[in-house]
This record gives sequence, C-alpha cells and structure tokens, in this order.
Amino acid sequence: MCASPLCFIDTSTLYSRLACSPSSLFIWALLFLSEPLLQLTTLPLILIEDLRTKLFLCNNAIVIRHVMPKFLWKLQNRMELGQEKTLIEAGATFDRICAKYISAKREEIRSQGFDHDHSNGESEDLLTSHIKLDTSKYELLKPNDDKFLRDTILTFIAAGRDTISTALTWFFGLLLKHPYVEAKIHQEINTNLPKSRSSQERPWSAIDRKAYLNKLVYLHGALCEAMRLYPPVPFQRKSPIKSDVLPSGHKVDANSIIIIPIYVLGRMRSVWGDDTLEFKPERWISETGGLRHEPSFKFLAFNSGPRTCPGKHLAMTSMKAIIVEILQHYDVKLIEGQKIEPKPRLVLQMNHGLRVTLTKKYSS
Ligand code: HEM
Repeated sequence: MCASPLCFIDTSTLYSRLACSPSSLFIWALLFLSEPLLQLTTLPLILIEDLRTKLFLCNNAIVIRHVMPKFLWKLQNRMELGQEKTLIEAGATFDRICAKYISAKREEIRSQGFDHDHSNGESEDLLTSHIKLDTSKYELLKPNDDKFLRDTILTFIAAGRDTISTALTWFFGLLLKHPYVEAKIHQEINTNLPKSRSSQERPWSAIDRKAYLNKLVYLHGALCEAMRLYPPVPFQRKSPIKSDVLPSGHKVDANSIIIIPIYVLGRMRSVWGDDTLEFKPERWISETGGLRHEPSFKFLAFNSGPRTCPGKHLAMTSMKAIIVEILQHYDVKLIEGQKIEPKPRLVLQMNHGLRVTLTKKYSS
C-alpha cells in the first residue's frame, strides 16, 4: 500500500548530499570493514555542508581552467578575480576544515595508542590508516605532513562525491523511463534479498550484505549501462611526457593535450552495436545469467590501465546499496514535463537536475 507522495525532490542534490554525508559513509563503513583503506573519513555534518557548497563551485571553476588560456587564469588567480577567486576561497575553507579534522584525528590516535588493535572487527578509517602509514615501506608518502593528508582527503572526497551522485541521478532518470527494467530489478531484489529482519534477529553483517548485493547481477548491469550512456567523468585529458606514436599511428608531441571523449566512445555503433543508444541492461548479462565481462578499455567509465579508478568496487557496491534501500522503501516517479539533458562539465551532471516524487511504501 502506498501513501500520498512524501515529497518532490531534485535527486542530483539529494545524492550529492548523501554521497558526502556521514550516513552514507556509515553505509560504506558497514560494507567495507574488510577494505579499510577505501573507507572515507567521517567529517562532522556542519563542515560537510560548507564543503559541499564550495566543492560545487570548484567544479565550474576547474572546467573554466580547461578552456581559458593559461596566462589569463593565472593572471586572474594572482589578482584574485572571477572563478579563481572562488577557487582561492574554496581552498581556504577546505584547509580550515581539514586542519581541524587532522589535528583531532592525530589527538584521537595519540589517546588510543598508535598500535590500537582492530582485530575485533572495529574498522579503521582512511585518514587513520594514512597517519599510521609505515614510512619505511612507503617512502614517498608523508603521514607527518598535514598537507599530504589534506590532499589525500581532497582526492577521495572529490573523486567519490560527484561521480556517485551523478551516476545515481542518471541511473534513476533512465530507470524511471523503462518500467520493464524497474520491474526486473524489483524482482531480482525480492528474490535475492531477505525481507527486513525483526529487532530480535542479529543485524546483517557487512559480509552478509556485500554477498546479497553481489547477487544483484541485473542491477549491476543496469548501473553499468547507465554509466555507459552517461559516464560521470565524460572526458579525460592526458598529455605524453615525451613524444610518442599512438597504436593508431598518430604522432603525438610531448606535452600535447589529448582529450579522450568517454561519452562519445560509450555511444559508438562500431563499439556497442546498432542498438547503442538504447538503455539495455541485458547487454551486460551473459547467456548463463552471469555478468558479461566488458574490458575496461571498452567500458571506460572508471578509466583503464594503471590509473583505473581505485574506488570502482566501492562505488558499485555503495550505489547498489543506496538503490536497493530506495527501491525497497519508496515508490519513485518521474515528474512529467521536465527536460532531461546533460550539462557538459568535468562531471556530467543533469542540466536541470532530476525531479521525482517519493512515496513511502508501507508493508500491509
Ligand atoms: C560512479 C563512481 C565513480 C566513477 C565513475 C569514477 C571514475 C573515475 C575515473 C574515470 C577516474 C580517472 C580520472 C583520470 O585519470 O582522468 C577516477 C580516478 C580516481 N577515482 Fe574514481 N570514480 C568513481 C568513484 C570513486 C570513489 C567512490 C572513490 C574513492 C572513494 C574514487 C577514487 C578515485 C581516485 C583516488 C582516483 C585517482 C586515481 C589516480 O589518479 O590514479 N572514485 N575515477
């Protein structure tokens, strides 16, 4: 039975809050007890909100650096003008937040003892594990340097936040226009996931939960399909350090700029077939019902080669966990009459966001 719509929301904002909020970090922490290095640090909520706004502004400013002549943005930077002023202010906010957080974390580690034992299953967050790095093994890493720790936090927050929120927004945009895909995902969830447990029962362990999510092959395929059509990182920019010849025979000079259009590659008929523009999760399912492996140099959403996204598995599992939670507890409907189109940015957000109604489901 469904109640009347609970709210109307712009999901792009919601997911970006979620991907940055302690609650999603909590979900991630639950899921990844076995992969402590991939856990994000948990920042206090009020700092997260400030940071979220500043990171959003940076996204625009960084794109402008790609299209504006270098001397011009460098001049703007020196004079603290325009988008560069935004970047400088965002940098200062970020430094302030990180400085507080790093010193609090160092204090916490000091009070618990450097060799605090985690063998009881208690997890260690990313920042803690970086502060405790064994410098005799990792000579280039500098755990005593706050700047190194700040840059590490920035890399993980920037790389994991907008990408996940964008992928989820496009996923729901496509899903809600393809009711048969939605029905198949519901069926897969109902078949594979046990109903919610009573309060007497032992809560799901991270391992149980990860194992359930691994069974959701069709959902996995649908997510890959959404990212094939709308890759959160729509292009990549690379430069060779010395002149070279590409496998295609093209010569490239040292420092020349090569743009790899991932959005375009995901839509090429010669790569994906005549139905390339259709949203077909079946593309990712093998004859035996398992996942069809597509090489990373063909499906480039997470990049390929030595710089492949290290958060790939974390991202896939956390996105599946979020989708299952939403679909199990809410009826999600697209608000009619909205224009859904991409906004060409560093991260491929929707131009006007995605407006949906959420109706809470009640079990009868
Ligand atoms: C849907 C989600 C995600 C997508 C589509 C994605 C995609 C990518 C892509 C395309 C790159 C390569 C960028 C380049 O070299 O130009 C990358 C790098 C990276 N990603 Fe992700 N990512 C996602 C989620 C995450 C998450 C959740 C984390 C960590 C918590 C993460 C951490 C990183 C890091 C640290 C790098 C830099 C790796 C390097 O420079 O070698 N990503 N990601």
